[in-house]
Amino acid sequence: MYIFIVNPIAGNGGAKKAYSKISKTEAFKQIDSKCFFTEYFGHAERIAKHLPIDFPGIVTCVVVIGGDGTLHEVINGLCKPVVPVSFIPAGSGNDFARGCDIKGKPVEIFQRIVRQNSKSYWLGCYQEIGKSPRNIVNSIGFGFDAEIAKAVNNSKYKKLLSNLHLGKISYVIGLIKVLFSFRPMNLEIIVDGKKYKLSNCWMVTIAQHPFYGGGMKIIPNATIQAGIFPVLFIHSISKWKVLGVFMTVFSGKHVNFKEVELMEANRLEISSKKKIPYQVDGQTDVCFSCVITKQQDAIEVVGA
Ligand SMILES: Nc1ncnc2c1ncn2[C@@H]1O[C@H](COP(=O)(O)OP(=O)(O)OP(=O)(O)O)[C@@H](O)[C@H]1O
Repeated sequence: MYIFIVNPIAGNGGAKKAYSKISKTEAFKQIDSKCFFTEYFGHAERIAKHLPIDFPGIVTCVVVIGGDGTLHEVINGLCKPVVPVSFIPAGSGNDFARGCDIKGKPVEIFQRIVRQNSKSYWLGCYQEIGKSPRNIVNSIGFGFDAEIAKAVNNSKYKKLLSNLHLGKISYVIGLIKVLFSFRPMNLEIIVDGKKYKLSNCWMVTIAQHPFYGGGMKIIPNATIQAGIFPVLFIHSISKWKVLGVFMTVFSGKHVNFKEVELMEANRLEISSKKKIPYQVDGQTDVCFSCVITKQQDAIEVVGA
């Protein structure tokens, strides 16, 4: 059985329209399926958590139609996904689809899903002290990018610009707003057992593939792989140069700035005496300390 989890408000109703088109195709009529429409924040995670109980051993694939936020919830609800997962992008960012090479119109992607074209994908994992570990689908970022994500998520312009298919502009507006209020952080980082003190740090970002924030190539060489993840640091930089970094991030040329550093890790621990804002797959929170690792076992992504 194919399980569809659709966020009806993602992409201002685009996800609902996509499901409606898919449900009228011949291929859809040939399969056994059940569709859930999400009703509130966290609902997709709850639905996914109940699937093994409600449909034991009969799920062929879980198809998410929505944005990266809904996919993040479903992957976390499935916990350690043993059933194949698919994503039909209909949100404002859609970075997972870019990173995983899921191309085409919703009906075309659905046709690839029923043909069972699949690809291996390795999730990241993050854990705050005293909390349960959770999955990272696309990226986790500490500092400046988290504050931008928070400003954009809370704004009225996100919806408006997403309506006009100008979602990328939301992040530019968010960036300019946050640039003048952001205070760089003093952090302690432990990368594979080696300790670093980072002062004046703007951001630390870990990505599973190059894309975030609606198509920015934050870590251009990030590859889908087991065990290892790339880390990007931006520190000791002037506000004006930060603007320069973000003006070049869509082409991936920002990595040429001397204040932008890249490394690879198996395990990274980040901590600070002050609260660190962070974003994971576009959803924001704060922490004092967090450990990031990467899974060794792959999940299967269908439709890529
Ligand atoms: N019916 C609903 N009403 C309000 N919020 C919902 C509903 N269903 C899901 N959500 C929440 O909406 C948030 C955003 O959804 P999603 O990421 O799918 O779309 P988006 O914001 O348009 O896309 P993107 O994340 O790619 O920018 C998710 O965190 C999800 O929990």
